[in-house]
Amino acid sequence: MADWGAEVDAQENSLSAKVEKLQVTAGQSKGQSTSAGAGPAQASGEASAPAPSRGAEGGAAPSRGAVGGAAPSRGAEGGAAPSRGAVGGAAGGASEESEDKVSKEEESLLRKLIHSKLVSTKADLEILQKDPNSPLYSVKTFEALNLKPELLRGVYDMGFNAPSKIQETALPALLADPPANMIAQSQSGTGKTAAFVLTMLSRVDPSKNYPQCLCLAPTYELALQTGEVTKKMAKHMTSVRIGFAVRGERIPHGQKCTDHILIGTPGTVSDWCLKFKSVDLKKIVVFVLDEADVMIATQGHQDQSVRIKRMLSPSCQLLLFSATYDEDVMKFAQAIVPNNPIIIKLRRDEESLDNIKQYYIECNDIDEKYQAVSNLYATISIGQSMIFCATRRTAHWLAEKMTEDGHAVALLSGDLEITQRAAIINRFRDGKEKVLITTNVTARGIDVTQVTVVVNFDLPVTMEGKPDCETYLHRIGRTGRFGKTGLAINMVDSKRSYSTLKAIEQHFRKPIEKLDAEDVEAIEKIST
Ligand SMILES: Nc1ncnc2c1ncn2[C@@H]1O[C@H](COP(=O)(O)OP(=O)(O)OP(=O)(O)O)[C@@H](O)[C@H]1O
Repeated sequence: MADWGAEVDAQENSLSAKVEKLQVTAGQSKGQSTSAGAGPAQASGEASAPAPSRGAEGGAAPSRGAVGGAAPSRGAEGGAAPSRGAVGGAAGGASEESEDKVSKEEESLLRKLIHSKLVSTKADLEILQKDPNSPLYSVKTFEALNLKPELLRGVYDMGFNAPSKIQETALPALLADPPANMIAQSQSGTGKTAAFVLTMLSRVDPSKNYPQCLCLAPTYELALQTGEVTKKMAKHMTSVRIGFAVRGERIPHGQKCTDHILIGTPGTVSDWCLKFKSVDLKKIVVFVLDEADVMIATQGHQDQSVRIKRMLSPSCQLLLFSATYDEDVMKFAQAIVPNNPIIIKLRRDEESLDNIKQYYIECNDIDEKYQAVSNLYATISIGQSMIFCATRRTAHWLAEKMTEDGHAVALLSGDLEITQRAAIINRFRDGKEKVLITTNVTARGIDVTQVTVVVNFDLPVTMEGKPDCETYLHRIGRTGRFGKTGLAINMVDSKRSYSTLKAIEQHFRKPIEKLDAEDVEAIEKIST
């Protein structure tokens, strides 16, 4: 095994100059290759794929090497290891193989597809409310909200026994009279969609044949997802009509829309309301802007949303939801919901490395890295684990090798459709495979509570080739609620990746200890 550590420490000064030079070059080629090599799912947005729910709910067959160890594609060709250039380069950020870059829309949709349950959180709600005339209170049951009986049945049919943390406080205000305007931020999976869908359904009057509730979503797929939830909750409200103002849905010029609840993307909604005059915005009583943080990623969406909002009646209830809340979202939120909104924030539980034992293994090349992984899996009993690779090519290659060695491996990379990715994640979460090999497409997408070992086959670096500490934390870190201890193993195969490791170690001020992959006893010890 190499001793990169000693060598690098000795050469630090001259190396850092070289690294910097390399990073500039790497950054350029990386940028090019990434955009050129985007996977099919990256085309999501208004101009993309069909209804997303089918694949996820119907469990679309995960493609290629995902299930049962079917041979992953590329690495299969002759079974050759990805060239040193590819792997080393990827770790350094200079590979021709595209690293998977996930758009906000994709990330958001993936989360929606995999959150079949509420995400629990320990964080406290933060509430900002300026209007003292509408005191806030919270409810512990759905009964306490005096919902229409058929709506309450719909809520229970969905398996909701009690309001989620954000719903406890948001729902009474959302359903109050006079209606309150609200800006609510909490991470994906905490019950925002259910909250505003319930609000729309409780305010809609199906005897009036025109749209009364309007919900804007950033993409076609996200709009359909919200529509699915609305349909489910409205299961017993048989006279309520739910319509979609999305690409491909047409309304003849001059004809009035008779749906009661309209869910759509800003472009098509603008056309229907402002151009075709099919919807009278003055009659909308609830206006929802969902996924504000994703919406602002597209300037056109922002402008169209503001234009639509301006046409609403002053008494319309205005609601804005977002998974994150930074300055840009705040500015946009205030343009959409300007008058004394109740602002509810539920912080994400902090991720930390406190319960994680971190190690690194030095290797000379990708074959040694593979050997180290093999030794690890052969020596300690690993429940479920995730292995992160820098490129699709390495991930495919590794999946094939591990499958040949008899491991039940799932493979997840950006060349899969979003619904396939969701299906693979769901299978893994159900324990159908023990190892999930992935590129960066997963780093923020999932919390798999039962994963106890994470292997960085390649350390995370930014597009510029710099150490990516944030991604490292997302891969390895756990939120307080999981409590369990975990194990992180980092593969180091070059001076450069050793420098990355050291930078990450310094950043978090937590030691990453060296592990000899051939020392069985030492490996046994780390798992105890
Ligand atoms: N009160 C509840 N009880 C049980 N499950 C709930 C409740 N509210 C929502 N859920 C479920 O929890 C999951 C996440 O809820 P929801 O989609 O509303 O969250 P969200 O914050 O809008 O997240 P995202 O933006 O990713 O959709 C869904 O599967 C939903 O059906």
